[in-house]
This record gives sequence, C-alpha cells and structure tokens, in this order.
Amino acid sequence: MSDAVLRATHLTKRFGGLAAVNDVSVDLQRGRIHAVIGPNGAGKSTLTNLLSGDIAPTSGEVMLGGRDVTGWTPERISRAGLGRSYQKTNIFQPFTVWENVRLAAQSRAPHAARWLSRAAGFAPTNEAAERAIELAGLQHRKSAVSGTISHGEQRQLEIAMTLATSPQVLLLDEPLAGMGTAEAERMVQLLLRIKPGHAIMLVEHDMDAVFALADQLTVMVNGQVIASGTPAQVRADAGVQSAYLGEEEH
Ligand SMILES: Nc1ncnc2c1ncn2[C@@H]1O[C@H](COP(=O)(O)OP(=O)(O)OP(=O)(O)O)[C@@H](O)[C@H]1O
Repeated sequence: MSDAVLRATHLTKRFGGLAAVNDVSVDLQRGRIHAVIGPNGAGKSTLTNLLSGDIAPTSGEVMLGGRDVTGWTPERISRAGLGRSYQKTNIFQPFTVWENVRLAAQSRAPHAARWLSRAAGFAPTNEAAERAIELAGLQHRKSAVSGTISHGEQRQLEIAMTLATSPQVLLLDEPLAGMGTAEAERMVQLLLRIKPGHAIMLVEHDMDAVFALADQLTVMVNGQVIASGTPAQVRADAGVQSAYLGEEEH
C-alpha cells in the first residue's frame, strides 16, 4: 500500500488518563473510500481531528502526499491537500449556494490573485466553484439562499464547499446524519461521484450507506482498532459482531 495519499501511523491521543485514540494506523488511497465506524465515544471524531490537524497527537505521525504533516496547523494541512467537511458550520446562511462555494474556492486562490480579482471575474476560481457545485448535484440550487435550502441540500453544499478547495483527501464526518431515505440515497450517489478523484475517509453511523460505499472498513472501540479490512471481512469478524455490528440488529 505504498500509494497511500494519507498515511497515519501509530496515532495516540490522550486526554489526561483517557486514550481517546490508542495506537491507530490508517491509510487513505485515491479512488477509495475508507469508512471508520464504531459506537459513540469510540474515538472517530478524535481521529478525524488528528488527521486534519485540529488537535495534535500525543504520539504517532501523519504523512500527507509523502510529507510529514504531524503537528502542522489545520490551515497548512488544508493547503497541502486535505479537505474536511464541518457539518454546516462553515455555511454563511444569508449567502447563496454559489456565493458560499465561490468563497470557499477563492480561499484557495493564490494570494495576489485574491486581491487583484474582482468578485465575479477570476476564471480558475469560478471554474473550481462550478465543478464543485456540479459534483455535489446543486446546479439547480445555485442562486438559492443557503439558509432556505433543505437539510440534505445543506449537507451537499458543505461538501461542495470542501470540494471547491480542490483537496486530494476528504474527511467526511457523518455526511448522512439526520437524513431521510431519499436524501441519504442522494448523498450516497454524490459520494460515489466524487470517489474516483479523491482519497476519502468516511465516518458514518448509517450502516447501509457504509456497506454500500466502503472499499475498506476500520472498526474502533474505546480508542482502539478492533478490526480492519474489506466490508465482507469485517462483517464476518466475530469480535466486531459482538462488540458493535450485533448491536445494530436489535
Ligand atoms: N477534548 C476532550 N477532552 C477530554 N476527553 C475528550 C475530548 N474529546 C473527546 N474526548 C473523549 O474521547 C473519547 C472519544 O471521543 P470521540 O468524540 O472521538 O468519539 P466518537 O467515536 O467520535 O463518538 P461519536 O460517534 O459520539 O461522535 C470519548 O470518551 C470522549 O469523551
């Protein structure tokens, strides 16, 4: 697996006496979705925060595109090619869908270009925004005010804003949370569309979606990886059945 775009090795994060993430290693490869599942408190959000640089590990390292990014700020890691969706918190509700996505794309424009360009006249930025909106399936909502679109569309917008920064790696934190069946299906299709060009880590509680999307599955319990492999391997794992998947069936 030498072609990993992101490789985290032996990551540990301690909060006082609690090892929220305990010796966890994950690889993310282009064109593949690596799902991380586990019960509440398993350490999935902490792992995501370690990869994005939002928190620094107690030990272990994170390599992104062949560079050691351990301890880098989130902004620097983001510029190095990692995009992370933040559950609607980055959306400016009064702005249109287009304005939100274009602002996200503009944050990636070279510094000089940002100041020299007029609001609607910088072609590469507009192209990145157009492409992101199309991939996210929001063309028909471009001029809608973001605060007025549905919950599912806001989640699509959040992903469009992340895509607009042209990341190689995407960390997606529960993109299907709070969705009905139709919205969830739309999001699954969106994720399949963006999969070919990106290395994706998906943290998600919706097991139907996880098994529909994941090429690789890592199961965490109490900060530790208890199983990792293909969805079929993980489904067949007796330890996973009793520690986690079994719970879903009750
Ligand atoms: N900043 C913090 N300080 C202290 N403990 C923390 C902190 N962040 C997380 N924890 C603890 O670390 C453990 C893992 O939490 P984390 O949020 O990563 O789990 P999770 O798998 O994302 O759960 P969920 O599915 O509910 O989001 C939990 O016991 C949590 O209480």
